[in-house]
Amino acid sequence: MSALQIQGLTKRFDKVTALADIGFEVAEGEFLCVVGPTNAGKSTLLKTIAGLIRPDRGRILAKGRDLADVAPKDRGVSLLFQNIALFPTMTGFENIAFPLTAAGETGASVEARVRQTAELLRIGHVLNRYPRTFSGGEQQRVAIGRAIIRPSDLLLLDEPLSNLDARIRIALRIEFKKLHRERRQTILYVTHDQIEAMSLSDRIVVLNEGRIQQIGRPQEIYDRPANRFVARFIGTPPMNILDAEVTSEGGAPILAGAGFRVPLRNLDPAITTLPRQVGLGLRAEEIRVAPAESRDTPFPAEIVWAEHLGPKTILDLRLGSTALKAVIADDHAVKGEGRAWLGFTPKPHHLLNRETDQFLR
Ligand SMILES: Nc1ncnc2c1ncn2[C@@H]1O[C@H](COP(=O)(O)OP(=O)(O)OP(=O)(O)O)[C@@H](O)[C@H]1O
Repeated sequence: MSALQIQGLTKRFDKVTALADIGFEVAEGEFLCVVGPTNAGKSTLLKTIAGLIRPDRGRILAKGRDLADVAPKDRGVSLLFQNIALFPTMTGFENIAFPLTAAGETGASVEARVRQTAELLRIGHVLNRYPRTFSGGEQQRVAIGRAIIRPSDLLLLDEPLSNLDARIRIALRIEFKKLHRERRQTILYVTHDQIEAMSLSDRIVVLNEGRIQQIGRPQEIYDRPANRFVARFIGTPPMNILDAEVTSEGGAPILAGAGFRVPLRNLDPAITTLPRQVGLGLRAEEIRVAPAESRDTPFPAEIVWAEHLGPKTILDLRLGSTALKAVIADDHAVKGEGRAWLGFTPKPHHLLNRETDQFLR
């Protein structure tokens, strides 16, 4: 049975539709990330599941039980917000223990569980100190400890790492992953950071303007985005989308655009359902780049800018009138100035219907 089922969830605030007919399931023990830009509806979704917002329509079932009339505290859900507030007059220990002591638990079992949780999050050294002496990362870890100490059926995390610096964020990301591996708790994790979502999740729900754009495993979403929004939102740099026309040359189908003409191999019969004007999706790493013209790299492009990032370089290129980004290794023969020659092989599932902005399925 699913740990959580969301069915037709809809919530409006005046003119804003924060959630529009949202439906998905979370399996027992799954780590599911909800990712999307600002105002996508992510926090509204979590608050609705936690029972802090009442939806206009739709159902939320936890292990098959409808939560409509269940009070927040009885939902078996822990929620950790992005703006954590520790109790300033309590020590680290007392903060972490709070959910247990508030429920009337005392004694050795509380002590043991706080120590175990602190060990897991590597915050044993702050247990006797007060929050004003904690670093940002320590505060966040104590808040996480407080959220997880009382085993709940479902852990809801709303951008738990967003106020931290990059180094701590990456460290805590790994802690989360380990925590999940150890406990196999069902986690619903909201973030606007697609890299965080890619690295943490079993599956990702991509949300935009209150609507689900795609649900899938991280690699699947990266390789086969459903639409233009997902292609541009997931992946750094975003997927290039070149305007092109499906036409033919000597009876064979080709794709032609500004500065390129490529044969359409592996012809998917579904291509016939496309309008003539399409978009061609190209991941930066799919573009072949060479210092000279060759059969594999027949199209000349101008190098506008090269961003050197250690082991790799991101090239800003201009092909015909189109701007695009390619990624090359730092020791590549192309050094990031002047001209480069490009080549690419279109993938049928990266052809975009420009009328609907959906990729060919
Ligand atoms: N209580 C409220 N009253 C009115 N509008 C609201 C309320 N809560 C949320 N909204 C609106 O609903 C939309 C979704 O907000 P939500 O906070 O769920 O987005 P989000 O994806 O979590 O964004 P962010 O990443 O910026 O936190 C936004 O347009 C927001 O302004």
